[in-house]
Amino acid sequence: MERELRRGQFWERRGRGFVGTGQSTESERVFEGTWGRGPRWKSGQGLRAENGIWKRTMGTNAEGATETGRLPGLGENWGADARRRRHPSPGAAALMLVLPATMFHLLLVARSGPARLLGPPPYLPGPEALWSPRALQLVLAWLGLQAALYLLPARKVAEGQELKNKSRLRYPINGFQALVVTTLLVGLGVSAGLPLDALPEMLLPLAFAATLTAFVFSLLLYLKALVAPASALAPGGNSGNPIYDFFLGRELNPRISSFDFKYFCELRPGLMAWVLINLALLLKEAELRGSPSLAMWLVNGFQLLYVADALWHEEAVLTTMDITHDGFGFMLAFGDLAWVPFTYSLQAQFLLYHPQPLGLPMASVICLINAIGYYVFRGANSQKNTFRKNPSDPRVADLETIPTATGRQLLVSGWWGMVRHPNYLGDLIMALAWSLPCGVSHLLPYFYLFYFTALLVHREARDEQQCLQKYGLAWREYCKRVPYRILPYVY
Ligand SMILES: NC(=O)C1=CN([C@@H]2O[C@H](COP(=O)(O)OP(=O)(O)OC[C@H]3O[C@@H](n4cnc5c(N)ncnc54)[C@H](OP(=O)(O)O)[C@@H]3O)[C@@H](O)[C@H]2O)C=CC1
Ligand SMILES: CC(C)CCC[C@@H](C)[C@H]1CC=C2C3=C(CC[C@@]21C)[C@@]1(C)CC[C@H](O)C[C@@H]1CC3
Repeated sequence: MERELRRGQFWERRGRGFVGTGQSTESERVFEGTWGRGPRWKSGQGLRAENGIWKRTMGTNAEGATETGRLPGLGENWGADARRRRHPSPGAAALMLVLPATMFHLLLVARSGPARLLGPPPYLPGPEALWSPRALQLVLAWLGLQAALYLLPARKVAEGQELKNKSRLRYPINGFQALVVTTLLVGLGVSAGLPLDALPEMLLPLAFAATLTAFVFSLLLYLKALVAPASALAPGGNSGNPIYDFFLGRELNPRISSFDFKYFCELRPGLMAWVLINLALLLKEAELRGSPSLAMWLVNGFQLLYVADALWHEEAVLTTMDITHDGFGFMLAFGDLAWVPFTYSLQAQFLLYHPQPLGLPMASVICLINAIGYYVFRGANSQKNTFRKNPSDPRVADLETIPTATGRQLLVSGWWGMVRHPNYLGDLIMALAWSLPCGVSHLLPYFYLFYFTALLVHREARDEQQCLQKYGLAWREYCKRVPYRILPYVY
């Protein structure tokens, strides 16, 4: 009898067609989108994923004697990734233009009188407004400083997730330390006369220099990946289409010795530059108007809290899909080095050129919204991290769970029983609180909220797909028990 495993079900050949004969067990991965292209098995044979490598099971006995090695043509994430390999998205090329263009549009519009998000930019900057050797020097000096701080002795060295070859990489946990040292250095610099308030006038050339740096850096990463072993490549980003692969990134964890480029870029230069730009805008406002406005204080305070929290919990980034699944290419390099500092600081940019009155009662309400968002965001992230580290930890031991065939469990009560991504919900509530100090007269300061909603909805869908592949039926059960993704009773 001929059997196929497709869409999480076994199908048997009956006459000229196939008939579903039941759900696959959890030890087999659920395939999506492979209809009509999957390999076929004789009775008693199947397919099983072990540590990300597909193996053919040669018998039906409980031990399931497995053939070692890859099945020809099948790698990790076979299905979704295979589809992408065949049809590399033209969206990659478009995004490579749209993302930088959007960033420059926002920078130009934020300082224009009407500050219209959807209107045309006030002017198109010429090369002299974009290119400045001094800006490039500053960007490179900043990267150099952060790289030096990365190399300082760390309070802890953490191990990453297990790789395809069963090894684990080691990462220094000293991001918060880098933030403290950077703050001290900037403080010393400002008191010694460093003209930080000149930064707002340089945002355009700085953003251009950061984009150029990200582009050259991604090119070097692409070349480096050409000589990397196959085991070092990311599941996506290796389609054979150079534009697509350049955009997504080919190598999973590009490193020189112990210096991990992706891990370094994820949380340090970009997030800290965001805080520095915010501070420069606050100082500039103090210079222009005598003192920083309450709205500017709130935006600076909220976003500093967010960045300090991310660096304090730096280890958590090691389990994110950016680190465990995505290659390091233009998307992440540009996102980390240019997009984050220059667009995430949009509210502070807007406030410098469009001061907004903000009374204490409204400010208190906004602080409360940010506090609620942070409470949900931190509560959910910490609950999952604690549970993943030690499921018997007294803080999470009482929570209800669903077992999965991988040996891991899924939380189904507490924060993760409310919606499937409570941490995204908290993050979005905070995003709202960051925009509210800018008033409601303009759409521009709400750009982050719109963009971030789109980013998280897309991220949630990708994570969902990966969890379905990882946990199979247990994930389906979780989705049944917790039907809403991000916003209870809505989405
Ligand atoms: N400001 C910004 O630009 C951005 C911020 N973020 C924030 O970063 C944080 C991390 O986000 P992200 O990396 O996307 O993903 P998550 O931290 O939400 O991690 C998702 C993973 O958590 C595990 N998981 C899911 N459900 C459960 C459950 N019920 N019980 C136990 N484990 C579960 C699964 O991994 P496994 O089972 O393998 O552990 C899943 O793959 C979020 O707070 C997000 O808001 C993210 C992107 C951009
Ligand atoms: C491709 C886009 C245009 C931009 C993507 C930028 C992102 C890679 C980073 C922006 C802020 C981030 C934060 C984290 C990871 C990097 C990104 C996503 C954390 C999720 C890491 C885990 C922490 O618990 C919270 C962090 C918040 C910010």
